[in-house]
Amino acid sequence: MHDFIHTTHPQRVVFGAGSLRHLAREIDALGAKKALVLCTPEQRPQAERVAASLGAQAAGLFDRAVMHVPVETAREARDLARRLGADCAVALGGGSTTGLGKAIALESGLPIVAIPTTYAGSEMTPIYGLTENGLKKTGKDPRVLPRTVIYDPELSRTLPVGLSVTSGINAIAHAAEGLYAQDSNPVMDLMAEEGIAALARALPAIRLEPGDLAARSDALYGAWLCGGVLGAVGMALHHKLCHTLGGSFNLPHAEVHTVVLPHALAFNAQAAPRAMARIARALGGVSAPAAVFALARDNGAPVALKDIGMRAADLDRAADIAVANPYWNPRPFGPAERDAIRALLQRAFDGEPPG
Ligand SMILES: NC(=O)c1ccc[n+]([C@@H]2O[C@H](COP(=O)([O-])OP(=O)(O)OC[C@H]3O[C@@H](n4cnc5c(N)ncnc54)[C@H](O)[C@@H]3O)[C@@H](O)[C@H]2O)c1
Ligand SMILES: O=C(O)CCC(=O)CC(=O)O
Repeated sequence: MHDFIHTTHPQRVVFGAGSLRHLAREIDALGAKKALVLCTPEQRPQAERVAASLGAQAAGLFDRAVMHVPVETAREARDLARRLGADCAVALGGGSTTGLGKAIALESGLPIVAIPTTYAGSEMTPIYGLTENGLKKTGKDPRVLPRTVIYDPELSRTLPVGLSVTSGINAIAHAAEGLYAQDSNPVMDLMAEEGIAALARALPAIRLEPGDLAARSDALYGAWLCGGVLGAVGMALHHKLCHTLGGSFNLPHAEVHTVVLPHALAFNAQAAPRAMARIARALGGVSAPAAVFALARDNGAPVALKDIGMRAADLDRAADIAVANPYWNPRPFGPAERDAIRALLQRAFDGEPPG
């Protein structure tokens, strides 16, 4: 029997190879005249081309987006937008750049056009993250939801294979936790399963041929679906562990998701058998945790926290932080489960298959 509440976010999505050419039209459709283009330093050449294509519609370029959005960077970008008279922001890049756009929108209300070039999914969510004095806080606000999202798979062809695989598994993590979320609903479940299946098809093909446009399109389609799930329902143990490891120990975002997901799923397997069956089906495997582990390992992604910058000496503190303010999870993980979480982290640290 169905019993749910679902809020649909007001957002326009333009999807397709070459759809970047619609950017000027989409800025017009927002009623905006001058866009501040945002990017990371690495993506400046790509962002310059986008700004050039906008001509007089471009107010300027800010190229200092970095992971986890330091408040100082957000302030600088917001000040620049004001000085240039920008009335919208174009965020070209992954979750870090979208996150910077969100930080600008949070205080200024400036509409964002997001052009995602990774599979992180931030463009589909009203979730923002900001880092101040080394502490990352996250929140939800409808103002930060990008008003328009342009998904152009051509732009993700340059995403290195390693980051393509880990970012794809970051997306799968949103859908996997969505399938056992307490506030999920049948439509989110369909999106989640389809999103996981699309990414599971696409990632091995991208590893073989990074420029494969059909595979890039499939991966971005999966990322869109998985991002939609992240934006609509609550996340659980896996995201809590990744926020702890990323926020307090500065581990790289997509990689940490990739390493932790099989272990978080194993921890939850008995408490969420239907979700596990759907995840396994989408991945074409028998067991959800083992299938995620194999997807990572077989496509050259890291499977051990020790290989992505975690120190053994920090595992105890990570377990303490993770259980101190637990998220809802199908299997509770408060202070009473601290030893089980510590054991999970040890397996993830060593790169063992999920227990
Ligand atoms: N708020 C949310 O809903 C949400 C969701 C997911 C992630 N995030 C946040 O996003 C951040 C991580 O985002 P990410 O994993 O996308 O990484 P990222 O945005 O930091 O990008 C990683 C690197 O890849 C480069 N890159 C991106 N696309 C490229 C392309 N097509 N070609 C070549 N290089 C490219 C970037 O310039 C950067 O150097 C974290 O801070 C995370 O917390 C937020
Ligand atoms: O760090 C944020 O902005 C929130 C990230 C989030 O909830 C999704 C993720 O961890 O991939």
